[in-house]
Amino acid sequence: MSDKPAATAQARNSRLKLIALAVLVIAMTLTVAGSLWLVQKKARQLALPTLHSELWQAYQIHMAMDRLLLASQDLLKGKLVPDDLVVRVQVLRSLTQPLEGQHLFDFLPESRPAAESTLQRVISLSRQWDEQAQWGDAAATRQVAEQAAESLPRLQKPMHEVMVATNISLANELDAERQHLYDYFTGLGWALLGLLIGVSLLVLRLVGNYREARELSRNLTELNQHLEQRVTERTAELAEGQALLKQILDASPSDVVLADSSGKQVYFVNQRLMQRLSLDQASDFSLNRLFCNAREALHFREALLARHRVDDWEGLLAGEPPYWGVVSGRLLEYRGGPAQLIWSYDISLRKGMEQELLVLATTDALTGLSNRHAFMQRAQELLKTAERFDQPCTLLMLDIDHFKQINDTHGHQIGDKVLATLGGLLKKELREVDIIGRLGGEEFAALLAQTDQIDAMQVAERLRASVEAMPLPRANGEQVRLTLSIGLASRHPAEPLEGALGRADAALYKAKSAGRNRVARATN
Ligand SMILES: Nc1nc2c(ncn2[C@@H]2O[C@H](COP(=O)(O)OP(=O)(O)OP(=O)(O)O)[C@@H](O)[C@H]2O)c(=O)[nH]1
Repeated sequence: MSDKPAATAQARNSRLKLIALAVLVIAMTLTVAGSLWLVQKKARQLALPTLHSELWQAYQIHMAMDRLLLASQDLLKGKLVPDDLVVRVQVLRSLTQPLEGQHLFDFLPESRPAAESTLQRVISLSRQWDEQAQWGDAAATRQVAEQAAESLPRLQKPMHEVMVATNISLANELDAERQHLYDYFTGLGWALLGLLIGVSLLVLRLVGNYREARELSRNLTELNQHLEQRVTERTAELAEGQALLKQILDASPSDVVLADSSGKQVYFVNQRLMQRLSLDQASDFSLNRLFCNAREALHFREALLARHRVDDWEGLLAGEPPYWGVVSGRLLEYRGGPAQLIWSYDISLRKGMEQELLVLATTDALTGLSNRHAFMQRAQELLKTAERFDQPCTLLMLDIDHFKQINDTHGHQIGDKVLATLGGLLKKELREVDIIGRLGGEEFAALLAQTDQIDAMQVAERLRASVEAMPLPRANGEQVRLTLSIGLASRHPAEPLEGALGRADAALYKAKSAGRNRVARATN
């Protein structure tokens, strides 16, 4: 990863070099093209001597002057018609006219003013004669002949110098042109050399770039292969991990579900739960199918959405048969959206044991009635309800008469049977809403719900009579006899249970004192 900036800088460098070389090659190409154009232009100038026609014309002027002189002399002698002279004049004029304003001697090593002025004189005379000598105007032509015959002989020698100067100037100009051509050729050579170097460097750079690109491509291919291999390995590892995780979750004693937060899309339900709920496919799952109670499912869902986690929610879960389970949940992120992970496990065994323990802790083993502690708790709750709704409620204290004697006469085992039989009778005779307990030994208590003292007296009397008439096991050939004394106390407003117990106990004492096998009620 740390090579990435270096590689980027290298790529930028070689791109810049390539651009610089391309610019150099373009510049050199333009230079070569310019040089070629100049060389071609110069060569054409040299190849076409007519470009220097003014110099050649200077030569011809000399010849034309000679011919005009001869023609003038012939006209003056009458050997020539005037119009022929006009032709000669016009020929001379046609040669001098292009030289007007021209600098013929620019290439002389030193100036020759005499030659210059001779040429100007000839040009001026030829112009003047050309204007004078007209077709058909013999007189004017004759005048021109006279002037030419007089002027031209004097100009013949100076005109020779003009020719020499012209010759030198022409030779110099051609030399200069050749020198220029040579210079342009040299420039063209350098430009071509530069172009060659530029192209070579560009080609080298391109080859270098190609090699770098090939190297880079090879590296990339290797990297790609390596990555593909890693991806394949990782995919295999992940698939293996996923399969293992699924195996673990399927074998787990917990039920596991992963669904989106709305519960509409279910991603995973482990095998165990699928079987338990008899689901054909994971998408059939919903919280309503997990919980027996739809309201509980709703409350669990609300708690999970509000707190993002729910731990150890105990509830009755659906199954064949329904069972007690603990459900936990987490709101988490999955596939870019909120999801809920829910797992639960069976606690029916623990619940059963708890239930068993509760029964053991609250039940008297011999009679199956509430033990003292449980009786006190339930009696207190019933008293509270009675207090709240201002209902009557009466407490009975029941005690077997001369139970020591039963034990002593028939044995302890028979005594136990008697106690158990009495417990059964009390359960049978009293209502579900009444609370019955064995407070200890042969002493029992019952709290009669919504029963005033008068009704309670009747119930107590009925109990006493039932016990007296109760068929009891025979022992040692003798019929065991059993009677019951009962003390009765109705609830006083705001009186604690202990107060009522004390008053019922006092009433019981009264019944015992009065001869037993009877019911006595508390007087206060
Ligand atoms: N078989 C048996 N006897 C018990 C049990 N608990 C207490 N006892 C006996 O119950 C008897 C109670 O005797 P007492 O307190 O003298 O009372 P009583 O003989 O019934 O005399 P009164 O109550 O005055 O009529 C004792 O002998 C205890 O040993 C028990 O669980 N099983």
